[in-house]
Amino acid sequence: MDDGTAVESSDLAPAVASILADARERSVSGERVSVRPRSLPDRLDAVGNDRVPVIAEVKPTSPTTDGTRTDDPVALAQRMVSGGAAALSVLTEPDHFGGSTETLARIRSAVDVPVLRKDFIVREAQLDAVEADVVLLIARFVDNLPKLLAAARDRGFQVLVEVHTESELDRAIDAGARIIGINNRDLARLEVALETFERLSPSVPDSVTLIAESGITTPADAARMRRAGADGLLIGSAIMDGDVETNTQRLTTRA
Ligand SMILES: O=C(O)c1ccccc1NCC(=O)[C@H](O)[C@H](O)COP(=O)(O)O
Repeated sequence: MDDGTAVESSDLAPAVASILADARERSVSGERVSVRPRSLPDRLDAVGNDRVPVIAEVKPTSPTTDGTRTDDPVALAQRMVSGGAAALSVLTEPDHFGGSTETLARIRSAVDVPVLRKDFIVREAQLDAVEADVVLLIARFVDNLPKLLAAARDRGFQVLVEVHTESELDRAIDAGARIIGINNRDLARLEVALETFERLSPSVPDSVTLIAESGITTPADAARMRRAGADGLLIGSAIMDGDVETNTQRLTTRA
């Protein structure tokens, strides 16, 4: 443990406590992966001059979504890229988000943009479940962040370290995170507030690629996060709700 901040399940919304318990139990078998990643920071920089750099998320369902989207996730991903997504995020958590590692592998073969594996990774073996360009580590859920960050980088992954509070941000910076996501969704209550990003972003060093996560619904929200310093925006629900290509176009078009 790096600083003794292991999360207590009682601090979390019941759905999130259940997600975390399942993640801790999930068995993984497979060889150690070795990834040649597509650069997420370079890709966000490259598109940022022309359009809003959006990481569009393939998110079939979630604890805060009604129903499940059952259409082909590969087709959805391709339409997101056609709509202007700079990169993709793919949920691989099966029980609460309808994701799978197989889906991520199929999507990554079908597109040429960086693909983030969105899951609740809490131990090293889980890194070997599937290749991706970027993996997510949620600071709140990882006991020894420097160790898991190093294990991910040893495999070639870029790492997006997600934070929601000042102390989690300090842990991410101390661990040497180069890509940090500030999650506007509070996993204790599942409430979303874009002010979270605005409050924490000034403390992030310029050298870090900074992602605004969750609750971005409109082009005005996107512009607000960019003004507050976001290098990229992670958007799920607002893209998955309806025609994903049209939604992505709307959110990637600069005002
Ligand atoms: O989205 C949820 O309902 C959720 C519930 C519990 C834990 C995590 C959850 N979401 C994970 C995410 O990080 C989001 O999918 C991602 O940031 C996109 O958010 P949004 O644009 O608000 O769908």
